[in-house]
Amino acid sequence: MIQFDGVTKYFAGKAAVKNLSLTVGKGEFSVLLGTSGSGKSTTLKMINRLIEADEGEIRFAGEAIRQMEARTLRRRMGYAIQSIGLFPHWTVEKNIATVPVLLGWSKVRVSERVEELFSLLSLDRQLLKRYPHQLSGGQQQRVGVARALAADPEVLLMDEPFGALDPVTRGALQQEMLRIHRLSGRTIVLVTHDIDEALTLADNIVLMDEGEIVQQGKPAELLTQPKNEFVRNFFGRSEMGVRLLALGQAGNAARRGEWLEGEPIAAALTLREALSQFITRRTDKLPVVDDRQQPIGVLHFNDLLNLRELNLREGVQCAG
Ligand SMILES: Nc1ncnc2c1ncn2[C@@H]1O[C@H](COP(=O)(O)OP(=O)(O)OP(=O)(O)O)[C@@H](O)[C@H]1O
Repeated sequence: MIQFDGVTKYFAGKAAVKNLSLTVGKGEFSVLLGTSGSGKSTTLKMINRLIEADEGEIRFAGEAIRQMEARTLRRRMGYAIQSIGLFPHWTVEKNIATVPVLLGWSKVRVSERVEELFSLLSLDRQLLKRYPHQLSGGQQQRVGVARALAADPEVLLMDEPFGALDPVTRGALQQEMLRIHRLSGRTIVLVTHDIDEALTLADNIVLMDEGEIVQQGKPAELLTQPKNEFVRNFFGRSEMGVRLLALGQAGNAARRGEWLEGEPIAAALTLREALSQFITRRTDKLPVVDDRQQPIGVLHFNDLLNLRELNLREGVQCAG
């Protein structure tokens, strides 16, 4: 869907992005991760030509973006940023409708789409006529995401979209993004420096340092097969284990066909959260139920120690 081929960008003679080659597959949730100044935002902004590459080529759906009109290109891509960038003198409704109106959609179609996005992002209809300053930070972020999604863009570009939020709102919005991604199958490229956010959201993590890609792959690959010391240190040696656990779910790791009386845990709980339950309840076995409270099986503490290849989407395979 998006291809970088030997792309370099200089600022004042210094390369912010160096000879970068990268492919973002259609429908993939890719996360650009790295320390401050590693070139993540520059990479993202080159995709919609907010920043022009100096060398190399970027292609979108097979076509060189240099050959495309920047405005046309941007209308095919939603863009959401940390500072949100809502128009302060426009109502929420008008803000969300910006691109559909530019595209000449009919009034009925625009208002239907706004309704749809409100329900997708769990926003209260009362907010439609309000102005951005009359919303909480979390509501503003949701409206920012709704605006980026409004014209059903082929690609969604997000630059630290949840950066300024408290951990609870941030977690809720991350779950919304996963749901939207599952429902819409859109290609998403998100920039963050938050390791846990990247591990939660990404199909594909692109870890950058000093304008270059150090390693890219599935979250579990970066954790279990770090390419070098930088990757190992970046993910924090001491926290590697619990981060790996955060990729698995209790429902996938539970032993089927077993049952146990007692307060069950939900199948959707991550293994990291389950670990916490094992410790606070001082037990080594926990019954697991699905979202209809039906028994699934029993999660064994020992199985957490024997986890092999973990994968958030495909479930967890336990050894033994
Ligand atoms: N407009 C600009 N003019 C000059 N230098 C810039 C400009 N934009 C970025 N840079 C420099 O390019 C490098 C990469 O910046 P970039 O914003 O891409 O990094 P980042 O990984 O997104 O960082 P952060 O997480 O802090 O946003 C940095 O050294 C930065 O100072």
